[in-house]
Amino acid sequence: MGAGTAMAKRALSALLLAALVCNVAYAKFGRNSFPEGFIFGTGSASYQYEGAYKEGGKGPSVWDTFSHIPGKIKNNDTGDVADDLYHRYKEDVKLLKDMNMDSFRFSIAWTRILPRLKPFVTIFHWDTPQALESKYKGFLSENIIKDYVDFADVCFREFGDRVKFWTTFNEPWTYASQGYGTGAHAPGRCSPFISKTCTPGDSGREPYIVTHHVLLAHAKAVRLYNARYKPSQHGQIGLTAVSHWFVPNTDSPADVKAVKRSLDFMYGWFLDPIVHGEYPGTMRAYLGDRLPTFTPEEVSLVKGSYDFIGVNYYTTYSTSNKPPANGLELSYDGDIRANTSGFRDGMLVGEPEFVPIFFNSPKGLRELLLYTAREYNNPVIYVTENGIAEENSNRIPLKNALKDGHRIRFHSQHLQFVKHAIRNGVNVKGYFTWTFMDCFEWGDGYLDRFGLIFIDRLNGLKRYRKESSYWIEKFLKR
Ligand SMILES: N=C(Cc1ccccc1)N[C@@H]1O[C@H](CO[C@@H]2OC[C@@H](O)[C@H](O)[C@H]2O)[C@@H](O)[C@H](O)[C@H]1O
Repeated sequence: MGAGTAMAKRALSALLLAALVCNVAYAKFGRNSFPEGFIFGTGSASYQYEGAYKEGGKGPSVWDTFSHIPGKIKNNDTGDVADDLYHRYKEDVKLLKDMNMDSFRFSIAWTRILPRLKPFVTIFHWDTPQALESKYKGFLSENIIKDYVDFADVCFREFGDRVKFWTTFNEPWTYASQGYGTGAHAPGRCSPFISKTCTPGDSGREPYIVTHHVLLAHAKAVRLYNARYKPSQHGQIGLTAVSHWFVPNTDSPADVKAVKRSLDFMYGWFLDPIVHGEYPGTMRAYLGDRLPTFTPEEVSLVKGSYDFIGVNYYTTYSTSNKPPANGLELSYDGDIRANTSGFRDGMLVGEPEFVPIFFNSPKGLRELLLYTAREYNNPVIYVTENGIAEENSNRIPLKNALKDGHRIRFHSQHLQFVKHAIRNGVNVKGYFTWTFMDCFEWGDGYLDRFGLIFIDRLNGLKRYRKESSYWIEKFLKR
């Protein structure tokens, strides 16, 4: 045998051995690949799941009002029935158990004032009582702070013996930017130059006012929990922030600065105050008196108001500098002075998904987690949402709709990068898929299916397990 042949054979043997080792390692990738006590769960939210929108003494929320306005939601879908979790929760909790889930993330409907599973409870997931919206414009008024804390007090008192993980708010970024900047979410306010179909508001000021009241409400609820409930209930409390990961479109200083602005205006808007006691310098320098300020007493209240941070991640964007809009047409989105896209140098930053604004980039989750550890004193983190959707179409036969290999690959790859982040010292203590079952997806209505469980909306909301639900059951098996 010639030397070349022998070398080729040795190389092939090495490759085969490497492939075998990788396969064995991949096959073993599962719960035990993560630290003891790591919590695996899946998520939901009251308006997106419960239905029974007028039952049990529930009052209307701003999403009941908003979704009933023709044209606001695709196909004029509403959460009136949603997944009917309100009536079917026993069947649904069994599905969670069958998937070997440790935890179930859900929100308590403010207007509605829930076993083996660790409840991971969101106090506010966007469903402000319409009564408070009508009475004093909800989060635009500082009156909301007392009413929110009273609601949180009821939640702690009534459920704190069973709930040990609380998040005060889910994605206040979305509530403030989409509810008061673009007007695409309830309560649907924006400046007339943004859209003529919004309730007239001020996209350049209202998002900042709303966020300021959210942060003060959050901090006062945390102070209440720590003073009156934690000593006897021994739970933990935090806030869930959403952020995209951003990469500069070019290495120009202008694009690199646009990345930092994008992270500050989306993520630092909330994390800087609760970790450092102040809004990001990039926001303060640019917004002037449009950005509210914290008094010294409020700084001491807000700074450190968390035991953990919830992080929701969906996508990465390529980001480039954009000049400010003209002085009259001010908006939160315009203030960021950044263009985002799924392409960098003509290359995709992540695999395109059914949801056109999301690009599947698992690496982005690791980068966001590493960034959080570096910039925010390496806090305890729970990845409270991460997921991918496929189309809800009557043209897709049921047996094909249950074949969601893309979701198995999505969660497996993102979990690999969560594991990398942990190996690099990031304090990630849990991961929740978004979402448990296909549900009402805000502006998209029922067009997106993000669930591990398929909901047959044409046949009595019957539940069917997708392939990913069997994958995760096996992944989580002890
Ligand atoms: N949806 C968001 C934040 C957001 C809003 C507008 C555009 C991009 C991202 N965050 C989480 O995403 C989940 C998936 O959200 C979908 O994302 C794609 C949108 O087109 C769709 O309308 C939205 O429901 C929601 O169900 C959760 O309630 C929410 O906490």
